[in-house]
Amino acid sequence: MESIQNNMLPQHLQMNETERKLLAEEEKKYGTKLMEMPKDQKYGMCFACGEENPVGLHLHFFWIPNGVMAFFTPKPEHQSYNGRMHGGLITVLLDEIMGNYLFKKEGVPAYTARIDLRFRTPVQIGTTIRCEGHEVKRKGRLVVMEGVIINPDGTVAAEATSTLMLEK
Ligand SMILES: CCCCCCCCCCCCCC(=O)SCCNC(=O)CCNC(=O)[C@H](O)C(C)(C)COP(=O)(O)OP(=O)(O)OC[C@H]1O[C@@H](n2cnc3c(N)ncnc32)[C@H](O)[C@@H]1OP(=O)(O)O
Repeated sequence: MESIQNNMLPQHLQMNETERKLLAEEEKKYGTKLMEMPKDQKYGMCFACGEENPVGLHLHFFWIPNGVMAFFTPKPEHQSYNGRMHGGLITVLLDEIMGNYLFKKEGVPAYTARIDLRFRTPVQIGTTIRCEGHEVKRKGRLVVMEGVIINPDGTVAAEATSTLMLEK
């Protein structure tokens, strides 16, 4: 399912070869094909996932049991200190993975009201990182989510807890 969709996309929107290989490994681990979350035309300019945003990150999200997963390979334009991914963009990845999951699950926008984030180890430019998000608890329209970014060597690059408000 994913590979057909991926191949149909223009090159700049496609997942790269490493990301596809890692996705296949995750599918093997879960013992099933992982479904990609459909894009939403209404939000085509979203910086993190929108296909129409020329400077966007063009993320692809996949449902995993009780959560969501995405891969990202930072390019030279995503760095802060030489060779190191910018922390603000790491925050974007975590914010997006948690918010997008809720948006898709609930069918209404989820606005980040708070995000607490810990940068644990650097993300190197050109490496492929795995981002995951899971729901922790909810009270009314307020939902607490957790997100994590894992480096290729298995170390945690960053982790976050966020509180999101679902639209009425
Ligand atoms: C593949 C998919 C494609 C589609 C992709 C689409 C894009 C998806 C992208 C998604 C990813 C990107 C996502 C983004 O980046 S969203 C963009 C960044 N975030 C925002 O812009 C949000 C800005 N803030 C607001 O709009 C409002 O403050 C919100 C809506 C959050 C609440 O305003 P509202 O007017 O409704 O409520 P209130 O302020 O009167 O508060 C009411 C009560 O709620 C409780 N409460 C409130 N906050 C917190 C808190 N932090 N912790 C604990 N409790 C909290 C508290 O009890 C409070 O009462 P009090 O104690 O104050 O009396």
